[in-house]
Amino acid sequence: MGYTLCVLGCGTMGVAVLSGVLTSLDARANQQLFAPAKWESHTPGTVTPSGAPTDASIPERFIACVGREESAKRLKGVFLSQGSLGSSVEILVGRNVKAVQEADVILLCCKPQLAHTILDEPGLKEALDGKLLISILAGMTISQLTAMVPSTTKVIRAMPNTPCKIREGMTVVSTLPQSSSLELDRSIILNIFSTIGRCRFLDEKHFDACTALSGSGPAFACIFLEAMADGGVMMGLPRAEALELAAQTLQGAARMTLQSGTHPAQLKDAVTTPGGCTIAGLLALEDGRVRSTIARAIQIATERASELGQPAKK
Ligand SMILES: NC(=O)C1=CN([C@@H]2O[C@H](COP(=O)(O)OP(=O)(O)OC[C@H]3O[C@@H](n4cnc5c(N)ncnc54)[C@H](OP(=O)(O)O)[C@@H]3O)[C@@H](O)[C@H]2O)C=CC1
Ligand SMILES: O=C(O)[C@@H]1CCC=N1
Repeated sequence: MGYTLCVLGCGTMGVAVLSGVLTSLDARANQQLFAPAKWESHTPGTVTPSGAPTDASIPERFIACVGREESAKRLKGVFLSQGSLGSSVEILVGRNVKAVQEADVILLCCKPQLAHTILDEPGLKEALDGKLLISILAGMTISQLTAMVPSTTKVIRAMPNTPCKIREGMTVVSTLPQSSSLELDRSIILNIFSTIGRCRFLDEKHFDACTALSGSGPAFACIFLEAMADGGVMMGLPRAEALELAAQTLQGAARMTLQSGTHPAQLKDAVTTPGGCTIAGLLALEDGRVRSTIARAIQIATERASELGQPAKK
């Protein structure tokens, strides 16, 4: 028997993670249809589940909780377009306690400032008794979350990003505490996050930096992407083609770094012909202090991430 996964607060990120998981389970089912004995992670990941998955570490029932009816209606459409598994997702409004009671693993995906309200609802703490709570909330620490739930609830932090939706995500998971269910919890976590991209365990002290770098990172990358395309448009390229060239080029460069492990400086040097056009463009970028601007953006986003779990200043 598989377990029941509840996404508590199924907005942008809840949908991204759940869609990725549903797609991955569909792909696995199809693969098993053709090669029943074989199972492996489909996307190369930093950490992957070892061995064949046990049923207990695979979700088989899905509940998505939202705050408003209109969101529920929209989600229904989103998941319906995701095959039979997608259409099995139960979408609940105003019934968080029931959802958590029926779930084994709860993925907390609400806004950080709503965590208190949601977890303080009468009956919710009892419903969380002995369960695995995975929080993706930016800035909210394990000790803050632990104080809001029963001592029997196992609290883990994860920081995924929006590309999880297309199974190209990057998720950092806090180091798991020792417990009698450590191996099962680890498998459950990897069977969610390493099937929707890469997954890496890191100490919680790095979470604000990870939030800025990989959590917010897609937004920063999109600014660079948009600006490259704008440059192409400035020089007469049609908008759609400029965007395609920019996106594929960024993806190619990123993949070369990941797959070969080659330092980006080496990849840059290989493109740069002496006296050529690349060095001319690179110098223009350096004149605009592009490196310190990008690095400072990560620094400032990290500092802001650390404030997100704190009560608002009066
Ligand atoms: N966006 C991103 O790229 C990333 C975000 N995060 C973290 O993920 C979390 C969610 O972010 P994001 O997905 O962008 O936010 P969204 O606003 O898109 O999603 C929040 C969800 O919570 C639901 N919700 C609100 N009130 C309740 C309630 N009382 N009970 C149940 N559900 C409720 C909302 O439903 P409704 O709309 O109906 O009110 C909505 O579906 C944040 O904590 C953020 O820090 C982490 C990594 C990346
Ligand atoms: O902007 C935010 O606060 C969230 C966390 C990381 C990405 N989005």
